[in-house]
Amino acid sequence: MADVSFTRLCGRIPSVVTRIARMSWAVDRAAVVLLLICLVTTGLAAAGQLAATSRAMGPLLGGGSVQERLHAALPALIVVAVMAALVRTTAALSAYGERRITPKLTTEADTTLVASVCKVEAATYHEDGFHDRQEAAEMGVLRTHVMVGDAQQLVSSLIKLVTAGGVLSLIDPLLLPFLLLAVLPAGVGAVLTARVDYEIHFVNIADRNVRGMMRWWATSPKFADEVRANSMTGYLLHWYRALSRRADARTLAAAPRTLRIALTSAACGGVFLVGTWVALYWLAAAGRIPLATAATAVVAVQTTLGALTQVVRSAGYVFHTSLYLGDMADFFDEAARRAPHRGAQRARTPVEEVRLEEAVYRYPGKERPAVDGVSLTLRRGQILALVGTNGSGKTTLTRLIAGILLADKGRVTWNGTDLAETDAESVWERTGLVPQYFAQWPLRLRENITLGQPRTPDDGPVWDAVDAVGLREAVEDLPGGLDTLLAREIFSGVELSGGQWQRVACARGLYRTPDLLIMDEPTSQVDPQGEHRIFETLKASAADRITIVVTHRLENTRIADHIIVMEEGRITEQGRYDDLAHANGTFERLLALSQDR
Ligand SMILES: Nc1ncnc2c1ncn2[C@@H]1O[C@H](COP(=O)(O)OP(=O)(O)OP(=O)(O)O)[C@@H](O)[C@H]1O
Repeated sequence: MADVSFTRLCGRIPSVVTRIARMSWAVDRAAVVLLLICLVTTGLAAAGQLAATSRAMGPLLGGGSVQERLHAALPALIVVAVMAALVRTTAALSAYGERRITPKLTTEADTTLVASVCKVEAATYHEDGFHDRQEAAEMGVLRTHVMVGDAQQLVSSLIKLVTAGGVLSLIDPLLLPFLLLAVLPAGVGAVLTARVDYEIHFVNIADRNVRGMMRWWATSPKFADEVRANSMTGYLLHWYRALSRRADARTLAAAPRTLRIALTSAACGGVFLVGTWVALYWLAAAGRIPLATAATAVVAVQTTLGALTQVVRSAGYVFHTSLYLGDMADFFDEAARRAPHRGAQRARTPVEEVRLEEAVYRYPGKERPAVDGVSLTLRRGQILALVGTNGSGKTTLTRLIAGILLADKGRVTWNGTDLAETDAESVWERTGLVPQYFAQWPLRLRENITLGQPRTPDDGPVWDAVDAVGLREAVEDLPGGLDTLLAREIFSGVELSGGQWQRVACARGLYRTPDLLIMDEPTSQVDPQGEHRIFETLKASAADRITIVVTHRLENTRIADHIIVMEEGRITEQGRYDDLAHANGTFERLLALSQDR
């Protein structure tokens, strides 16, 4: 949470305005120049308006008939009208400039956020608080919608303030401090209220995060059947409401504080404002200033007051924004620190050998390592099957082998080079991973297979991947073939069955023709025919790569050259199917259980 002490708050406004200006300059220089011209013009026009008002007051309040007085004041009144028109025009142009900058700025911030999250080391996701900090940064992105407008309002009202305040000081130096005192309490009030809002926002982040996830799971069509048929709706709504109410309770608890701040600042401001009007009355009544000057002072007081109020309000908004921008900047810094910095050397291809030497990995917050001292050598052309009970560390081991996670102790090497010192992208260029929980991208079928690979000139390799998983017939039945949009929620999109989706995920892995292919429960939803086809493909293409299959269907491990049985993060048995099936160990026991129906 950002430091929100009062002096720091006031001190950070100039730096935030400068930062917003710098960010705006980076996305649209022409619009920033337009805004600057508008700001200067607004200041000059406001000064001209007041000077002309002052010149008009003399004849208007002087002697002669109404026509004579109006006639004498006419040139000055025309200047007042022209200046007012200029102020309005610059306001319109400023709004145009701001509308040009804001969408680009928001897109820039939003894209940076997505890129930052996508690029961090995967281990960062498993750390406590990372998602909450990401959520706080999201708020910074949202604030980019308003920050240019707020900063521009602040600077423009400051310019108006200086102009009108200057005129007022010329009339009587006493009036300006009075006015400042009238508005200052509102400024303090705005900053204190922003601080309360930010504190509430901060304590509600975790609940909002959970609520957002709950909302997605509860309303996504993907889980609609499960929610309904398991009568979860009532409970989900109850939980969703409870989370919302908890957040509301914190907001409501702070309401009396904000009310106290608002009332106190309004009362203090009111006292000083009355003082200003009394001072002006006294100056005119005592004959210290002529009536025409007093009339100009009334206009100047109104203008200054308007500008001051705007300054205070905009400063409050800018300050509020600065808190969220601070969180966003902190998150970007953290993400940059947590991006892979593994070393510049690239993975040497083709990958002939992957070796693990006493590799250990423990997830943050866990007492026991998920992988605990595993040593293993895999060679090109080999198929390795990983089996074991749930939670025994199979998926984590594949993450270490693919360099998604780096070992806490020990080493994982590709062709003798430690993955901890190898450029991560060069490793993943040669990897294909079909995870247990695969993504169902709301894209065309073709992109669902080719995503992550450069485009090929024709669809030949895509059809090869489709054939490899036995999906051709189903694809030909789709209304647009490979062009079919796989998202029922989107116009003209269609939905695949669970098994078809899993075949698409397998096709995606095979299409990459990787040096290392990892398939984690690749056929758990696929029918026996499809499963047979996929395992035949794995066997046929095994010579060109290292293949790893994680499976609970032990019959599938017959295709493996080597089987590893894992228990509590360690390898407890290894060998070929025929050896392990009669070794009187865990494999034989699990095999017997799978056949005992
Ligand atoms: N993201 C994570 N954060 C913390 N702990 C995790 C995480 N992922 C896995 N674990 C823990 O690590 C251990 C090994 O999990 P892993 O997913 O590697 O097992 P697995 O053998 O693949 O299990 P399954 O057969 O159920 O897929 C488990 O105790 C699990 O709770």
